[in-house]
Amino acid sequence: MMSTLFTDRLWKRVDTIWNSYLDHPFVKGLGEGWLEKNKFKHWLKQDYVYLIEYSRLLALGSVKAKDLETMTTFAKLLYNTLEVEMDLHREYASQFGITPKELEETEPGATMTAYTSYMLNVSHRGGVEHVMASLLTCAWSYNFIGKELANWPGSVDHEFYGHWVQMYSSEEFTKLTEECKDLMNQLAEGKPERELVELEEIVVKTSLYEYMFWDMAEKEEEWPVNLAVNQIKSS
Ligand SMILES: Cc1ncc(C[n+]2csc(CCO)c2C)c(N)n1
Repeated sequence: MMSTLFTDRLWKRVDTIWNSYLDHPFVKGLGEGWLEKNKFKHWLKQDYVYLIEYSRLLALGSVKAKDLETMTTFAKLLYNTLEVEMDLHREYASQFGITPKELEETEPGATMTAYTSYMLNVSHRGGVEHVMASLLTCAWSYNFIGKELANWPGSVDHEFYGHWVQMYSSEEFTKLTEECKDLMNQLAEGKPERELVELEEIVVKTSLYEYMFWDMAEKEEEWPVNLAVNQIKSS
């Protein structure tokens, strides 16, 4: 009997959530080319600091890996994040007149902090399979979005957002995503149902965090600065 892949089971849980990203005004605007640049700039800055924390998670994956092959997969993903994906961000930032140093010094926002803290927490507490479950949604959902948007008329050739769509729908990135899915399936193999439920929960939670991240960018989320100032004054 051929058992179903763990990622097929995961897909059933995230299908509706991920499809809702495509209706979100930020993603829709990016794919259709009318997204306000300020909103994209907000995403870009928060995403840069997100990717720094994500890189720590990848390094942790290498630490917790039980074999060299798994260590190498995490190391490859780490290199890809720091050099390829973050280069896309640095390139877009230069078009806004933002230097790499300024990008790096972005003040972490509430949603970004909640999302990365969640991933780092479950990964520190768990094993290598928990690290992989935390990372999976990020790579896979962006590839899903990229490939969907690439089918929308004019998205790939858009003078500003085209590069974004090309990057996340690229063959190279699709291959990397498949490696992540393969590794998740390998790590889930033979695990008791109780543990699979735990891993599934992580993938669902990170999928909800992804939605919140799009929303954070759309709303250009800020910390309630005035409130903080007033509290200091009255104390
Ligand atoms: C909030 C947020 N979620 C996912 C990604 C996409 N992403 C993060 S790491 C990685 C794989 C290796 O580079 C990919 C595709 C992002 N940029 N921002």
